[in-house]
Amino acid sequence: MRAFVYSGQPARVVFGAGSLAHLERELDLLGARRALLLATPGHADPAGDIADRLPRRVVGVFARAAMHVPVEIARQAREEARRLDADCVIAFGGGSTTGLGKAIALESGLPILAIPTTYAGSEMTPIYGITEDGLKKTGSDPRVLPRTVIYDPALTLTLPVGLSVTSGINAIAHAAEGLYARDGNPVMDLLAEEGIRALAQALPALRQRADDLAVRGDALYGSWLCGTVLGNVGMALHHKLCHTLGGSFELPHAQVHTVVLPQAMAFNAPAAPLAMQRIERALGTSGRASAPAALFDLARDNGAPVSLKEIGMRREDLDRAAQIAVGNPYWNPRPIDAAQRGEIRDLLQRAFDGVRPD
Ligand SMILES: NC(=O)C1=CN([C@@H]2O[C@H](COP(=O)(O)OP(=O)(O)OC[C@H]3O[C@@H](n4cnc5c(N)ncnc54)[C@H](O)[C@@H]3O)[C@@H](O)[C@H]2O)C=CC1
Ligand SMILES: O=C(O)/C=C\C(=O)CC(=O)O
Repeated sequence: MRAFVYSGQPARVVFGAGSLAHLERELDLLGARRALLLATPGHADPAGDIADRLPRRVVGVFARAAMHVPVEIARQAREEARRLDADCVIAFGGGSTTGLGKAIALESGLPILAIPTTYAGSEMTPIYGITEDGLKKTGSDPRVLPRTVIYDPALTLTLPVGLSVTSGINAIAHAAEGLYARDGNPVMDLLAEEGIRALAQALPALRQRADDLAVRGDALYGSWLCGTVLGNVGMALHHKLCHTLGGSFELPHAQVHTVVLPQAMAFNAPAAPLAMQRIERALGTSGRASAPAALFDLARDNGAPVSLKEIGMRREDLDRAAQIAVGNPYWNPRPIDAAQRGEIRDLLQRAFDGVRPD
């Protein structure tokens, strides 16, 4: 057994179909009397339904959350929390909504109760991001880690199948990079492998039966485990590339993860053979398909995009993307520096074209 450090992240998890019914109890346990409910504009109606059920506990709904937390939206939401004298924020939605809750908590210290409705995993991390002048700044702070998370698969029934698949692969990406993290540990390895297994089985089933609560539950369970890995260990080249492509070229978050993951895994495979074996085992393809190829197949066979050109990347931006990605790189099992710009450019070209790795 290798040496490691493990720090548990404190969060209370309430899991199960119908668990939204426990919202009032969970607010009580947090000592929260005046909650501000956050959502995206597209989710304003179900957010309003939740607020209507608890009129004395939910004092306002702010349904303006947006991808990557634009600083102006964060400012408006913080102001609304102050105006209403809120003592808690409820983040109802995907990573964009949880991210807005984190922007409020970072400044005010208000507790977050998260109700995730995608598989992005932000509810399990102390990582926050805020975007100003086109630049997303991220950081880590224990104040932004949600204190309670209600995972109710019934709330994910409306998540479109296409986004369900790409969001699920976004979650798998956290676990895949966690398996070769420099600060990894055996507990996170277990969660990562189980999270990948749960999602790899749920996504094809979900495509056939998107309204099956048991399948939705399996996917949400996998996303919880993968999000926990993201919150506990460092990410590497794959996440750096996705942050570059999402942040500087405005490509959609979950879809970028889906396209880049097989290519990033192929790049790192020679430096992380054990992680690749574990990914193959979790995907159930040991001896049949390599981890990078199996991840490509998981996307392609479930109708997800496999090329950057399909999701809006311009060929002429590939050079600049490679340059940004090798500047200030994250730690990676296969070291990256300016000398590897050509190889990263090649990786991006394969991602652009949607080439299946071996
Ligand atoms: N800080 C962290 O640890 C993490 C942050 N993120 C951030 O989260 C953002 C992406 O989050 P995502 O969840 O991928 O997307 P999102 O939160 O932007 O949601 C995507 C779309 O799906 C809709 N939606 C969400 N749940 C739905 C449901 N159940 N039914 C119908 N529609 C639904 C939303 O209204 C939105 O239009 C990015 O900004 C990313 O950087 C993502 C993962 C981890
Ligand atoms: O950019 C952030 O807000 C922080 C982390 C992530 O988005 C993780 C991811 O790339 O899915």
